[in-house]
Amino acid sequence: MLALEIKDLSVRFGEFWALEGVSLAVPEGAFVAIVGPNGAGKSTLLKAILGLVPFRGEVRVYGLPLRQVDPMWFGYVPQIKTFDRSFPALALELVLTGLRRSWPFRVSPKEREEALRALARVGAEGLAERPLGRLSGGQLQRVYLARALIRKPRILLLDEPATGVDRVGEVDLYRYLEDYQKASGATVFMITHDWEAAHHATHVLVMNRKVVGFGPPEKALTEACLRQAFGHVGHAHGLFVEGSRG
Ligand SMILES: Nc1ncnc2c1ncn2[C@@H]1O[C@H](COP(=O)(O)OP(=O)(O)OP(=O)(O)O)[C@@H](O)[C@H]1O
Repeated sequence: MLALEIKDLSVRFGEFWALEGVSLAVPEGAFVAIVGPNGAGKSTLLKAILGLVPFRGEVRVYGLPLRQVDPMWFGYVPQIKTFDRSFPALALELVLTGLRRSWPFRVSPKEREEALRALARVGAEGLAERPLGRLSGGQLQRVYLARALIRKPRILLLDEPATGVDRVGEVDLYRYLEDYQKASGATVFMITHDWEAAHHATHVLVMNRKVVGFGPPEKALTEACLRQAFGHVGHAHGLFVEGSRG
């Protein structure tokens, strides 16, 4: 079954087309790494899938048009670079906003337990009572991931989840994601600037406003595709999948 089917998707901001004619068919259970240069429309694509930006074209999730899709099917970890650290809240409360539409001013014992379980899943149970303003970038990423996972999403959308996470934390993060994916059968979309991490995905989407390449890493992470998307491939030569140059 297809988890996501996108047909001829375009997004315009004023006179500028951030996405043009994107079509994709993603099978259930895929782990899709999305790569492309800054401004390629990667975040915009996730937002279109979530229905957060107006678009032209068609998006179907498990066969349903977007307007019929239960928002709880989606777990989303946005880019946290712009997060306001003075916001007075605890990590546990942020996690619970994954389940509730309003801020959880009162937390029931059952909710608390659920939030602690979600935090434990990403190795962050010790952060539950910590004010958000006192979390490091990597810790905050984990809390956001717990917030996405608490819904048990069928589709997990991650916008550069490893930003601010140290190398060890990054390996942990990919392991948590893989474990969740395997245990739940969810479909995962992860924007990343780490081509090495993209090699571990089942599918890679190389994009620059349009789809440049989509398929298993050895088909999509070719020098030709990356050159087309990025204009150059810099020092990345060691990363090409064996035999995929050209
Ligand atoms: N709300 C908006 N209004 C106007 N322009 C926007 C808006 N959101 C994004 N854009 C523009 O659309 C383009 C794509 O942005 P987007 O954030 O999707 O790129 P990206 O591939 O995620 O980039 P990065 O790797 O830098 O995060 C950029 O040129 C950006 O300036």
